[in-house]
Amino acid sequence: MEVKIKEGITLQQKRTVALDDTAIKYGSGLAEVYATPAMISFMENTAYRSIESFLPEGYSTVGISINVQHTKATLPGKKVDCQSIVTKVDGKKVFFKIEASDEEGKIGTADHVRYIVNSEEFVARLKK
Ligand SMILES: CC(C)(COP(=O)(O)OP(=O)(O)OC[C@H]1O[C@@H](n2cnc3c(N)ncnc32)[C@H](O)[C@@H]1OP(=O)(O)O)[C@@H](O)C(=O)NCCC(=O)NCCS
Repeated sequence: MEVKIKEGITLQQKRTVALDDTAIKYGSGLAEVYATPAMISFMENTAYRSIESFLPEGYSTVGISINVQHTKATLPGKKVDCQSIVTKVDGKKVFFKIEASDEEGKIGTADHVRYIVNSEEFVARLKK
């Protein structure tokens, strides 16, 4: 399996914070503000999508680690954007830096690692 993923691959995605994205809905807190797990999901989705088209047919990535800082609260209805960049590729491990911002500035950062797997084998191994 040839890995064509290179340092510098980047993706930016935008979305609006919905009521379903709030801490009270996620059960991660009492406040009606953008939930940390919602931000992490957006970060992972951005990193994941940024490299899918560089993988051979039948391969994908799974998240194996994320170290995240959530530094500012965001109200529902506000726009958030997220940008990921590949910083290193080491065998099957792909390393990312990720930053999320709302309309006023940075709200979070993350160091994230994804692992390249054969999609069918990954699930089949679990069912043995
Ligand atoms: C990815 C995964 C299949 C790798 O397992 P494996 O094929 O048995 O491979 P290994 O356990 O030998 O790990 C391979 C490498 O990844 C590293 N690694 C695996 N999990 C890791 C983690 N959580 N954090 C850091 N490194 C990790 C190992 O240290 C090893 O590094 P090395 O090659 O430098 O020695 C396994 O870690 C896994 O299933 N993780 C859960 C992924 C997941 O379900 N994510 C949610 C869905 S997206």
